[in-house]
Amino acid sequence: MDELRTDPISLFWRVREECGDLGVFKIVDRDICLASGAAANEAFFRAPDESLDQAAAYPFMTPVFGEGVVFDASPERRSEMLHNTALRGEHMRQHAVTIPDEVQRMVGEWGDEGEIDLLEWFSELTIYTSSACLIGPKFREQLDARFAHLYHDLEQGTDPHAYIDAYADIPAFRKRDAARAGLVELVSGIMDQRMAEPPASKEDRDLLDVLVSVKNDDGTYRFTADEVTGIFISMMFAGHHTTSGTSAWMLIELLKHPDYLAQVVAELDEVYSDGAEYSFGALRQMPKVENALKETLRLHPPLIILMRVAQEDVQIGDHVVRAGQTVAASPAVSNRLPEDFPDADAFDPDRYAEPRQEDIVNRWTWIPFGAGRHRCVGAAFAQLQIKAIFSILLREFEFELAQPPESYHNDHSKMVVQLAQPCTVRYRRRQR
Ligand code: HEM
Repeated sequence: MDELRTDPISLFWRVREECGDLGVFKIVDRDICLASGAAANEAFFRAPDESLDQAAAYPFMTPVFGEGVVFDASPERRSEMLHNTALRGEHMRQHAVTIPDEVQRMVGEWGDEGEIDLLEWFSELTIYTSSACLIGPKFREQLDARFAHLYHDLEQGTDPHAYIDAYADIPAFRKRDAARAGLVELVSGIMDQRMAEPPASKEDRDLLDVLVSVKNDDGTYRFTADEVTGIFISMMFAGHHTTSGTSAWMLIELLKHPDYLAQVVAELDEVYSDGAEYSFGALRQMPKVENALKETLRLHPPLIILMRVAQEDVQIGDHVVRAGQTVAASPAVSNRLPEDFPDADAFDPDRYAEPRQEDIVNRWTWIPFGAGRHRCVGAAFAQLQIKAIFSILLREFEFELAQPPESYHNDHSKMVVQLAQPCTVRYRRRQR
């Protein structure tokens, strides 16, 4: 357990080195079979839930989302909740307007030069972008930094101790529960206001107006503030810390690689040379930015381990995983396999350009978004966000690392991996 909290990635590598494509390690008293390499990963990702069940593997999420939400819900209900209509292609044009607006509001508070903490800044920004795009602009307007801070505490509540007892009386879970109660209080206040002043027309309604308008047969409200908060937390959870952490790491990697950064800035200047609005530009192709994103995700996948529980005996490569055992795949290991990614530890975004296209060639080992049945449904939305964020940041500002390059690292003490603080950079308004 200690190694899982301090250096889980070395532990996963050791399993591969000692055991090959399928090896076992322990979290507390639970055996985890770790798959790696293309063939084992393919078997893992292709398996249906009836065979390798995703929900059973994430006990630490139930107290975060609340009873009956996502991993605690039936498979049909879960699928409804996961496939948020706001992620459909036809909504991307609107998101491309909303996201740059949010970035500009936040950089609008900057002076000509200063310093930011990457974890804090990107966490707050992505609360605004995800609440505005996934829940609705009206709801977003009723939020401020308090919501972002509470949400952060909630993410910090994903302590691996949940594998023993997700409700244990430990500081991390007390903080988690207090944060969730704080969010329920904020949402409850917003709901009261919505009930007191219902929208004038159907067109003015957002998701929250719809939820507060649903009543039971006896006239009581169908959804409590606790349930609504759970729904909102779960809608934002998968996309929040992932996009926030990836944006932060992408900026760090670009600053560590000034030659590539110069190519990215030149590409952005070219994309916007016709005076296009950010809302329009973010939908354009930007191969240099896109490849920097892919390479950042390969080296720093926000989800380092993906888990399932076997519902029956399952063949993975030459081995059989027994019913009841937990099986995992690790993006942190697979993304750096030297046989698939030459010079695997190097930041080399050109590996995605033709003819190498290492993400496409290695579809079962380039897995920052997972693969197969449960592949990330928010990948296109995440890419749009990152393009919009970097368009504005790198066109309007210059950045430099405010700490030694090797000092930026992730904190692995929680299941939600985030940058360890301090993680600061300096900015200066660009003279154009
Ligand atoms: C850089 C950003 C992101 C990364 C690296 C990422 C990564 C992943 C990974 C690895 C999985 C597979 C999990 C598994 O196999 O157990 C996944 C699934 C998922 N992601 Fe993302 N994600 C990102 C952004 C987003 C965003 C922005 C959203 C939504 C707004 C989102 C929503 C989801 C959902 C709902 C699933 C579950 C899909 C399913 O089980 O069928 N993700 N993501």
